[in-house]
Amino acid sequence: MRSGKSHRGTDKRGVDRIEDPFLNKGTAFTEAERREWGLLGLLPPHIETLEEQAERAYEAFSTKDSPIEKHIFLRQLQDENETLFYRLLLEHVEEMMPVVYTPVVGEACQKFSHIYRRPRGLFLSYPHRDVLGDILAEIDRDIDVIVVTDGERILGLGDQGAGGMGIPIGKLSLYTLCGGVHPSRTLPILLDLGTNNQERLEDPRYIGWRHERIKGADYDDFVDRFVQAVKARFPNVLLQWEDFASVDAERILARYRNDLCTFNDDIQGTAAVTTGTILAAIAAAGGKLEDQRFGMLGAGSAGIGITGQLIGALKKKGVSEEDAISRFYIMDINGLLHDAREDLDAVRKPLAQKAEAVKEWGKDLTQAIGLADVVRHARPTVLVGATGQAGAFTEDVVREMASYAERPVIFPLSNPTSRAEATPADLMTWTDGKAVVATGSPFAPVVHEGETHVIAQCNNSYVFPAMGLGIIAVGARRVTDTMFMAAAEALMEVSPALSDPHGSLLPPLKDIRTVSRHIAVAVARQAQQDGVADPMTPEKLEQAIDQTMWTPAYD
Ligand SMILES: NC(=O)c1ccc[n+]([C@@H]2O[C@H](COP(=O)([O-])OP(=O)(O)OC[C@H]3O[C@@H](n4cnc5c(N)ncnc54)[C@H](O)[C@@H]3O)[C@@H](O)[C@H]2O)c1
Ligand SMILES: O=C(O)C[C@H](O)C(=O)O
Ligand SMILES: [Mn+2]
Repeated sequence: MRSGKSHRGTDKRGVDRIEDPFLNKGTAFTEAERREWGLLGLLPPHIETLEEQAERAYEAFSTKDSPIEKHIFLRQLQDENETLFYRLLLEHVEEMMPVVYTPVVGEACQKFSHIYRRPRGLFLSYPHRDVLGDILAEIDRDIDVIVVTDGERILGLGDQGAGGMGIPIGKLSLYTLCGGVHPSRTLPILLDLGTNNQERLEDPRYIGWRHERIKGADYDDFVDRFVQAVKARFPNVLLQWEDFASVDAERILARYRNDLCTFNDDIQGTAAVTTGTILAAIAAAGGKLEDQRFGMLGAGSAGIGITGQLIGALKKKGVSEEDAISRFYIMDINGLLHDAREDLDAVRKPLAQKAEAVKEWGKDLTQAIGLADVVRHARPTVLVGATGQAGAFTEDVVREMASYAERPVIFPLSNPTSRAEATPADLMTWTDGKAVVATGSPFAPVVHEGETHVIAQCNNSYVFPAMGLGIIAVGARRVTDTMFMAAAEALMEVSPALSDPHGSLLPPLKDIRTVSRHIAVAVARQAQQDGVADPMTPEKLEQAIDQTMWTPAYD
């Protein structure tokens, strides 16, 4: 087991103790602690429990009337008292997860420089490239998980520069909230290589390095310096890459995945949650994976990652690779991927449709072949959106799908809410309630002709905190594709829709800790089978997971 439960040991006194969010207990410091740590007089005399503190905090939270104000409030609480922050979040997970995470975190990234209060994590800026190792060496505690972004593709909101820091902070909050990773053992990092967002560059409040983005060999050199610095200071850390532009994301993953314990969440975490949810959707609709045809709108990190894992799932069912690939109709901004296209890279080319087959549709292959063509001719039964383009699933396309598919599986996965390819309410109307829907951002249930459809949130948040928990608990040295497959299958197993045809595809967020634990066990076991973690008995493994899971309470 890599992590312990304890805070870093410290003998901070007085105001220093109150200002340390890992040590602060606020009004819950006991009389004895107040005397021991020199806190008498610094705190009001009434001594409270954590529950009472959480009640007051909830009262204050409830007076904030906009989502961004609620976000600011919670972030401040996190900086003041981590235990209280997580206690409050655990009690109100369905209400508060969308505030600290998607979708409100998107707005927080856009406004980061305006709502900025105090630093958290590390800002590694290009001008400091020679001292990255020194910066990391200053960290005085052990770290189990780092989430890092360069801010270039923040959700579907594009380049947010240093404002992208909201994402690692939000993701790591979920490592603790959902996966129970101790908050003092997490570290958010922003690689500040500039921004090409003109609005940010011209904003006098912008807190990042005011420079156009560094690219090419200099970019790769910076990333390499960063990885070497991480390896030197935290050789066993789990390093999660998040919200990079897809070319960088894929290159970085390929370069470092066998070098340290690392994964890309947009490629691999997304693939696992989506594969698990699609498997559940197909099973719930009474179908088989082998009988589906897939329309993938968006061929970036998410679209390609999901396709890769679904191909893996088909191969596990005995379908050949070539046959599996032929069932995928992948589209990017320039239309359907087919092998007569000359703009496809080495990752996408092998996934392209045969131009010969597409020619039979009577299309001019020099023109973009769009979603409407694909739906008309290939008749996909599963449609996944990962474009960041609101409205990309049009009424015509969806009605057409409903004309041939008994239960069309339709997943508008783009975040935040404003970027979803379609709204669940529209999908239910257009398919007359037949669609099986999951979205990337949270949506309220849809009532269609008297029937309530709970909309599952197919978001990698069902997977990455559990991956972290499993990896940390058994000290996994690498992250394998089979560990993600184990996560997908474990997630499918707990889908309420398997036993209740009206049930949601995914368990409710209030059960997220139980779900994460279940997935973590499967991931950890797979790591052992893959030889990237030392073997232990099943009982020991579960024990290690339970010991790693921190529940917010004062020591
Ligand atoms: N639900 C989740 O867990 C989850 C996970 C990862 C990403 N996402 C979301 O998916 C979206 C894409 O993320 P990504 O990392 O793959 O981004 P990306 O930039 O790597 O890829 C976007 C892809 O969409 C294509 N595209 C853009 N406009 C299009 C259009 N009009 N028609 C067809 N294709 C179009 C691009 O060509 C590209 O292939 C984002 O909004 C992100 O928030 C959701
Ligand atoms: O951050 C999210 O909500 C999911 C995903 O990682 C994304 O980039 O959209
Ligand atoms: Mn992401």
